[in-house]
Amino acid sequence: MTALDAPLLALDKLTVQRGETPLCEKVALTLSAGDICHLIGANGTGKTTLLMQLAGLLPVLTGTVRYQGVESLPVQPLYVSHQLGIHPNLTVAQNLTFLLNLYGIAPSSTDIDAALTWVGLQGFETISSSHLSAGQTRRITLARLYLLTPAVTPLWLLDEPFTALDVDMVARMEDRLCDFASAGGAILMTSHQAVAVANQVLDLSDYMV
Ligand SMILES: Nc1ncnc2c1ncn2[C@@H]1O[C@H](COP(=O)(O)OP(=O)(O)OP(=O)(O)O)[C@@H](O)[C@H]1O
Repeated sequence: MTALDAPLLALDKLTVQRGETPLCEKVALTLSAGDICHLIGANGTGKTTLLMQLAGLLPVLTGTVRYQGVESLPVQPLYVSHQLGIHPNLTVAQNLTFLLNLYGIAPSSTDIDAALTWVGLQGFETISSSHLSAGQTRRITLARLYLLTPAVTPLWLLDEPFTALDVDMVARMEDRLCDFASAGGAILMTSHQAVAVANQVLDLSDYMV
């Protein structure tokens, strides 16, 4: 199997672990292009911890993680934390530009306008981000999903992306997740609400220590 044929993400006997404390053991998962996996489990099971391990923000001490067949990050996965990472002193457009720069994209003003329109923030470009509601602030972090493609970030790791969104925006997000998966990406995402577009479920409760 070549790296191109390999799954985008393959977990084998992975221990989900924060510091010295193992939370879940022998976690297995395979995600190929087109897969959308809903990561579930009770509060504190380790869902965020697992996403952070896969994003390279916490170490993998036991088990293996392969991205496109190799045990290192060949291409940066997109990690959208539920801690938003929005700088209150920057404008909406500046925050979005910064979030895209992290993935090597320098968006044009047309790109920024299109992404902000997609999340319903048209006209907010020059507004200070500190003046936005919780849902509007979350929409800045999600606007980058409009511009990122599988060629840039083939794997999306999304931590509670639907939090604080209204019904219309959740529907728009689900459409975008499907489009991204259809274009060859794979998604692992947490949500405490149903994810109608998921074709897989990983329940971490089944792996608790
Ligand atoms: N910064 C931290 N330092 C140490 N332990 C932490 C930290 N954050 C979380 N934990 C612990 O790690 C465990 C797993 O937390 P994690 O956030 O991964 O759970 P979760 O499944 O995402 O929960 P939730 O559904 O509430 O978001 C919990 O027992 C928590 O107390």
